[in-house]
Amino acid sequence: MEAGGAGEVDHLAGERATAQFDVDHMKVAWAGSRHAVDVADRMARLVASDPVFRKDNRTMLPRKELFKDTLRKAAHAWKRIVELRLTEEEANLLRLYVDQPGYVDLHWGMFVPAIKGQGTEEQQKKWLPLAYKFQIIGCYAQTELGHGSNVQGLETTATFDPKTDEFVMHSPTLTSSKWWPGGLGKASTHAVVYARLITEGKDYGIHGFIVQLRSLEDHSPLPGVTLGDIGGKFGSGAYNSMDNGVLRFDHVRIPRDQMLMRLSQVTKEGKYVHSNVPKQLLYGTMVFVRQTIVADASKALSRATCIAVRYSAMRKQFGPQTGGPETQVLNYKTQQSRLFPLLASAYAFRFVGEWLKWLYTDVTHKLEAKDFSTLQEAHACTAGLKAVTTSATADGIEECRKLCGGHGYLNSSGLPELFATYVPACTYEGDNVVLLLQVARILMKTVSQLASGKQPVGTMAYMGNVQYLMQCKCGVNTAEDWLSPAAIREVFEARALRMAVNCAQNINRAPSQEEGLYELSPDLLEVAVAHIQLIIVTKFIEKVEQDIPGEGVKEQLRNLCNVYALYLVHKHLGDFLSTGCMTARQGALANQQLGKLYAQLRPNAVALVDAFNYTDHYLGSVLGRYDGNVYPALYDEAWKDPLNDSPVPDGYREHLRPLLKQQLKLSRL
Ligand SMILES: CCCCCCCCCC/C=C\CCCCCCC/C=C/C(=O)SCCNC(=O)CCNC(=O)[C@H](O)C(C)(C)COP(=O)(O)OP(=O)(O)OC[C@H]1O[C@@H](n2cnc3c(N)ncnc32)[C@H](O)[C@@H]1OP(=O)(O)O
Ligand SMILES: Cc1cc2nc3c(=O)[nH]c(=O)nc-3n(C[C@H](O)[C@H](O)[C@H](O)COP(=O)(O)OP(=O)(O)OC[C@H]3O[C@@H](n4cnc5c(N)ncnc54)[C@H](O)[C@@H]3O)c2cc1C
Repeated sequence: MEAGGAGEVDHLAGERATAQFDVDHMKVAWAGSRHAVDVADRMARLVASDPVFRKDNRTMLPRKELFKDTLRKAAHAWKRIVELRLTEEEANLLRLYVDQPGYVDLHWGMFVPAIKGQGTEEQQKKWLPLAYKFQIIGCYAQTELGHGSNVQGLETTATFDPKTDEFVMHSPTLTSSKWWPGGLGKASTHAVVYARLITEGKDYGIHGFIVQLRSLEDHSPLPGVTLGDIGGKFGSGAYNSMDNGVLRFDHVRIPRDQMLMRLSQVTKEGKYVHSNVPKQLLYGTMVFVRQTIVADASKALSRATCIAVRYSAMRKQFGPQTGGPETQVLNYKTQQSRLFPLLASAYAFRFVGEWLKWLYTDVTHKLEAKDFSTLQEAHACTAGLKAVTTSATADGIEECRKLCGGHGYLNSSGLPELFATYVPACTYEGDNVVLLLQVARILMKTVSQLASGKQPVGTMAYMGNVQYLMQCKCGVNTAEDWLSPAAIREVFEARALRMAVNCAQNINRAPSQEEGLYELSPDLLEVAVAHIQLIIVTKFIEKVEQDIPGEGVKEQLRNLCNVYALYLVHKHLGDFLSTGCMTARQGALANQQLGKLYAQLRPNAVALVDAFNYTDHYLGSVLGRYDGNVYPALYDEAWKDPLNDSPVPDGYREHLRPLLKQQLKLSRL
């Protein structure tokens, strides 16, 4: 927990004293409201003070014990939620701070939303109360051994039998085995299963079905259902707490009314009826989860940067040639140029995540009113932001590990496990490359419609300004000119549009559109990234333009926003130069300004990570401790490893002793 208790020494107090802003108000800006800070604080402390939620030994547990520990924590969390009558907001935060992937994530995060989004009112009335009370546990079974990205390529079949008014669920091939769904392997009693609907001899493509998998009496798999866990995953602890599973059906029958029938129906005679709605609504659960994943990216990256900033402030190496105290590694310009852009990215992702949540809610209301006009915008923003933020976060966590030197490689730093748990976010809910190609296709379509005078809307509205953006010249003359939000916005818009137009022209030169899209797909990825980075920069600028209370808070956020934008300019300078958006000199000025911003950020760095308001329990890192008292903690932690249970290790008698004795005999010869 935070320092302040009797006898505690704050080794980072000097760092905290140099902050030029009101940390308490920054906590509000980060969390979204005073209420959000208070609820998060209460839930974090509730978890941290409960011994059942202990996690410091997690990376040392064998898989079976780790899984049992996950079951215990989930059951205990539910008990606390019921006993304390927690609200949905509080319960959600409790899950976050328990910080152990498990079946509940999929139950609440995908099974329930799939029924809400794709079930009829009647189906919701039947299934949701059971799920809400945990009388059933559900998962989301879409991916198969042979196909994940290509949802239309799934092979599981659901064949309607009008004689019995049932669907027959079947896995016709090995590759049709469901493979990966979280919570499926050992915990779930039910699943929303995605399968090809076949009726009257015709294949109508992928639809969702609620299928019971296990007995509600003794949890054994039902007849015709084969179930298991798919095996150990990357890293220690980490995502191994989750029972990602395999599932096969051998002609398993389910009642007709277990097909999710909000979007399309099958009558008892076997007639297929499609409601007058876009078929992509079938993908609605994925869109919902992608939006939550963007919000989670800022949490993961802020955790990693909190650890790396605090540790870098206490760690000292080398010193001035003239003697005197050693230098805090955070004072090295190289450390700052690697770490501060990540800190700025954590803030950028937090604010774009907040905006995306608003967009998602807005689109959902429109869909309820049968207005489907913003569906494409929701898809492009959730897919693109999910891809860009998760890739940057995974890379950022790994960079934070390196920023902590050797100690960052220890499990007790928390960083290896954080990375191993986080990195699959680049793959699940849509492989990032596949998602970026979706965004790029939408951008190409938008470019092709510009000539007809169709005005793009939403986050693509800037493309309508094509005449100006294709020929504008960046007006920056001095390093300070780069502090203008208008200048930053314009170069990001010009870069994104010019890259999109260039790519569209190259595609048009190909023998066919399909061939063009295929050949130029590496360029398309970069087009999508440029567009999504523009969105993140724009939303950060808009945030900073709002009324933000608290001494110095707005100034710090403006600094972070500039760091984020100019770091991207520096990193992607090739894009900006090759599209003629700026000159090489202007690029050099951007880098010069970036250096000045790092210097301004330096005295505020520790306070900026304090504003995340994370408990030591949630951080789970001896390096990221609030009090900065790292060395005794590292030393104590080492002795907890089971390898140190005895001074002479197991295996000495069988493998070390004979070897040593043999060497002794040989040396005597
Ligand atoms: C009270 C107590 C509370 C207790 C508290 C607990 C609370 C817990 C809450 C927890 C919350 C969250 C936790 C979440 C945990 C997350 C764990 C993650 C686990 C992982 C799960 C998964 O991975 S599930 C599987 C995901 N799979 C994928 O993502 C597959 C990716 N592939 C696709 O999406 C599609 O195949 C693809 C889009 C690539 C292609 O589809 P296809 O049908 O072939 O379509 P196209 O031909 O490409 O396009 C046709 C047109 O459709 C448009 N389009 C495509 N997708 C969408 C879409 N999603 N929406 C809208 N439109 C779409 C596309 O643009 C084309 O349009 P056009 O106009 O015709 O060109
Ligand atoms: C930890 C974890 C949890 C998961 N949980 C669930 C779950 O609960 N439920 C569920 O249903 N699924 C789940 N999944 C599965 C996940 O959704 C898929 O793994 C994901 O969608 C990627 O699909 P894939 O594995 O088929 O990858 P592939 O598509 O086979 O990707 C392999 C490579 O091919 C490339 N590639 C593929 N298509 C294209 C293309 N068109 N153009 C260019 N490159 C391409 C990719 O970029 C990648 O480099 C989970 C996966 C993981 C890792």
